[in-house]
Order: sequence, then C-alpha cells, then structure tokens
Amino acid sequence: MEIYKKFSIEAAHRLPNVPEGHKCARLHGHSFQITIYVSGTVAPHTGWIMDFGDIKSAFQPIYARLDHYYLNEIEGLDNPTSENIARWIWLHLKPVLPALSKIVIEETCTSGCVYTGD
Ligand SMILES: Nc1nc2c(c(=O)[nH]1)N=C([C@H](O)[C@H](O)COP(=O)(O)OP(=O)(O)OP(=O)(O)O)CN2
Ligand SMILES: [Zn+2]
Repeated sequence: MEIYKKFSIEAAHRLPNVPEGHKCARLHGHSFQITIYVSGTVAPHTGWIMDFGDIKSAFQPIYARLDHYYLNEIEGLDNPTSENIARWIWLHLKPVLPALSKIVIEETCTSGCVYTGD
C-alpha cells in the first residue's frame, strides 16, 4: 500500500536552457504542490504504514531550503525544471525516508511530473 503527504512551496525560478524567447527564461514564480509517497505494509497494531507526521518531519529540512527561495540559487538546482526539482528532492529525502516511493511535483494547475527514482 502507498500513503502520501502533500506540501505547498512558494518559489521563484527561471529556466536557463530553454530556447531563445521562451517565456520560462524570464524570472517567475509558482505555488509548487509537492506530494511525497511512501510505500510499505500496514502494521497490525497502529493500522498505518507510517505516521503522516513522520513524513512531514523527514521533509521539513528540505522544505525549509525551498520555500520562498529563488530555486536557481540552490546548489544542484541551477536548472530548476519540475523534473530536476523532483530528482533533487529524491536525492535529499531518500536517505532519511527509505520507504519513499514516489514524488509528484505540480508546477501549475495543468503541469507537473511524477518521479519514482528511476
Ligand atoms: N518538461 C517541462 N516543461 C516545462 C517546465 C518543466 O519544468 N518541465 N517548466 C516550464 C515553466 O516553468 C512554466 O512556468 C510552466 O509551464 P506551462 O505549463 O507552459 O505553464 P502555463 O501555466 O503557462 O501553461 P498553460 O497551460 O499554457 O497556460 C515550462 N515547460
Ligand atoms: Zn515555471
């Protein structure tokens, strides 16, 4: 079974490698919706895979590095596409949350990516 916890991050970015004239070369911001998935078995006594609060605690230091920042200035995020943000979060979260199974980034209401660590 899989459980998830959602977070919202306000952040600015620009995409440095887009074709000339692309709108995303300009500095702009998003309310990124980030969903962290954890997979595992349901423990008989607790009735849960993991406390949602433990997902929040694991993600908190990473959240603090992203929220209300200019993403391009963060080490490893010089090209902060949804795909690269997902990979960056995975890199930092997996060591402290081994049951992490998926990260979904919603950059806008209509655009985003799904990453399972591949
Ligand atoms: N594969 C990717 N493509 C794009 C990314 C990305 O991270 N990965 N990012 C952007 C921009 O950051 C842009 O802000 C979001 O893109 P887009 O969906 O085009 O934004 P709109 O809200 O303007 O979309 P409409 O549905 O056309 O209104 C671009 N591409
Ligand atoms: Zn954008």
